[in-house]
Amino acid sequence: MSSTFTHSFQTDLFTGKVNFPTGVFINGEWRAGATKLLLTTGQLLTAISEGTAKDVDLAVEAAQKAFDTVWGLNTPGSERGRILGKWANLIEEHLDELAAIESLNNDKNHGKVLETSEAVLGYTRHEPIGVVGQIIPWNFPLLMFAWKVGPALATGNTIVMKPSELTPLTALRVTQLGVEAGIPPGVLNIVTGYGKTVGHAISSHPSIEKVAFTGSTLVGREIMVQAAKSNLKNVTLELGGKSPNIIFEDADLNIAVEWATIGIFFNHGQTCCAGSRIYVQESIYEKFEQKFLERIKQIKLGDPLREGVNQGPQRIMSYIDDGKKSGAKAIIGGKRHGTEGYFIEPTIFTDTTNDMRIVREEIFGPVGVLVKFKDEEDIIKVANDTVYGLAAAVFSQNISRALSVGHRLKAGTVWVNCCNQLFAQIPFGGFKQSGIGRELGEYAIANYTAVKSVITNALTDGFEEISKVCTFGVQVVL
Ligand SMILES: NC(=O)C1=CN([C@@H]2O[C@H](COP(=O)(O)OP(=O)(O)OC[C@H]3O[C@@H](n4cnc5c(N)ncnc54)[C@H](O)[C@@H]3O)[C@@H](O)[C@H]2O)C=CC1
Ligand code: BAL
Repeated sequence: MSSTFTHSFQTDLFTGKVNFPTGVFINGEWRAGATKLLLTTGQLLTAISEGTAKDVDLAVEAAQKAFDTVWGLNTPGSERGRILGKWANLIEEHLDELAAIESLNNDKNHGKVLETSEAVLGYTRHEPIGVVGQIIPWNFPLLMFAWKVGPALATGNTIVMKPSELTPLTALRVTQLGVEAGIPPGVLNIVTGYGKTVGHAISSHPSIEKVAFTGSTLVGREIMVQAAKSNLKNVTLELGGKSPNIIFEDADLNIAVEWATIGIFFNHGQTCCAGSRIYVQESIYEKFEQKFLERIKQIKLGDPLREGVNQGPQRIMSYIDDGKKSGAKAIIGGKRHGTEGYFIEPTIFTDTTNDMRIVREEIFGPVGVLVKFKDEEDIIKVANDTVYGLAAAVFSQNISRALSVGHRLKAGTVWVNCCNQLFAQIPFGGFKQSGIGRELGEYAIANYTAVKSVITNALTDGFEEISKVCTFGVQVVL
C-alpha cells in the first residue's frame, strides 16, 4: 500500500483538505516504492515513494499492454477525446485546489490521400508511437505535466512519466483525477524518483520508443546519449535559455518596463524563456533604468500562498556572488532577503561583459543583466552570441523594425512588444542548445505520431503504370 499526502489549506487562495496517494502509479494501481523520498515543500516535510528501474520495467510492461488493448489503435480517437475531455473538466473543477498544491509543490491519428497516378492509391496514416517516456522538471510541475500528457494520450500513446523528485505532488493528484475520468489502467503510469535512477531507466529502456524531456541542457544531452545507445528512441528536448529582451528607443517605455519586469521576474525567474539579458538602446538607457528600478521595488517577496506575493524562495546566490567577483555591479538587489528561508532580492547587474557567467549561463532566478546597445546591427550580433536560442523579445513602435529584427534573431519564439506569453495553439521550443522539436499546437501532436505511407496498386493490370511513375527511377526487369 502506498502512503497518502494529507494537508489542510487555509490560504487566501484555497481553503480545504486534500488527501491523495503518494505511491508510484503503475497499471492503474498506487503502489509503495522501494524506499521513501523525502520532500520539503515550504514548511512541510512529506514522504513520496522512490521509484526504481524495476518500477520503470513494470510501468513499461503495463503501458505496452494498455497500448495493445485499451488505448492506441484499439480505441477510436473519439473515445480517447471523451475521456480526456472529462479529465479536463475535473481539472477545471479543482483549479483552486490544484493551484494551492502546486504552490506547495513548487513554491508555486488520420489519413491524407496523396496524388500520384491513376494506378496508385497512396495515403498516410499518423499512428501512435507506442510507449513513450516523459521526464519533467520542477519549475512548472503541473503545466509541464499537461504539455506532455495531453498530446501523447490524445494521439493514442501510453505513458511512463517521471515528475521531478522535488515537485511530484500535483502530478499525483491530477493523475488521481485522470483515473476518476476513466483513463484505463496502464495508459498513464507515474514513477516518482530520481533522475539518475528512474530518469536514466526511462531514457535507456529498450521498449520505450520515444522520450520527451524538459529540463537542463546538461541532462538533455545525457538523455540523447542514453536514447541513442539503447534503441535509438525518438527524442524531443525543451531545454534552457538566456533570452534577450531588446528595447529600441522608439518603444513605449512604460510598456517595455512592465514586460521587461515580467520577462525576468515571472515565476521568480525560474522560467526557461526568461528575458534575462535586457538590452536597451543608448539614447533611452538612463530613463529606462530609472523606471525599471522603480518597478522592481514593487515586487513582494514572501510566502507564495499569500495573495500579492510575487516571489518565493530559491537557491542561486552563488551566481550573484560570481557576478560581483567578476566586476559586475548590482544596481538593485544582490543579496539574500531576510534571514529565514531562501529568498533572493530581485537583482539587476550592469557593467557586465559578454564573457561573464551571469551573461552567458542560465541562472534560473530573479537575476538579469542590463546592457546598452547602439543600433540594429550591433544588437543582433550580441543577442545571437549565445549557445541558447529559446526565445527573444523586441520592443519598438515601428512594427517593420521589430519584425525584421525578430526574423534575424536565432530563437524559437520571438515576442514583439510583450514577453513570456505562451499559447496552447502556438508552437514552443528552441534553436541551438535550447532543444529539439516543438511543444504545443499541431507540432506537439507530430511529436507523438509515426507517419506510415500506404501504397496500393489501384489497377488490376497496373504493373507498367506503377513502375512508370515510381520515383526509384528504374524499370524493374525480370
Ligand atoms: N527548460 C526548462 O524549463 C528547465 C530548465 N532547467 C535548468 O536546469 C537547471 C538545473 O535544474 P534541475 O532541476 O537540476 O534540472 P534537471 O535537468 O536536472 O532536472 C529535470 C528532470 O530531469 C531529471 N533528470 C536528472 N538527471 C537525469 C538523468 N541523468 N537522466 C534522466 N533524467 C534525469 C530530473 O529528475 C528532473 O525530473 C536549472 O537551474 C535551469 O537552468 C531546469 C528546469 C526546467
Ligand atoms: N518549460 C516551459 C516554460 C518555461 O519554463 O518557460
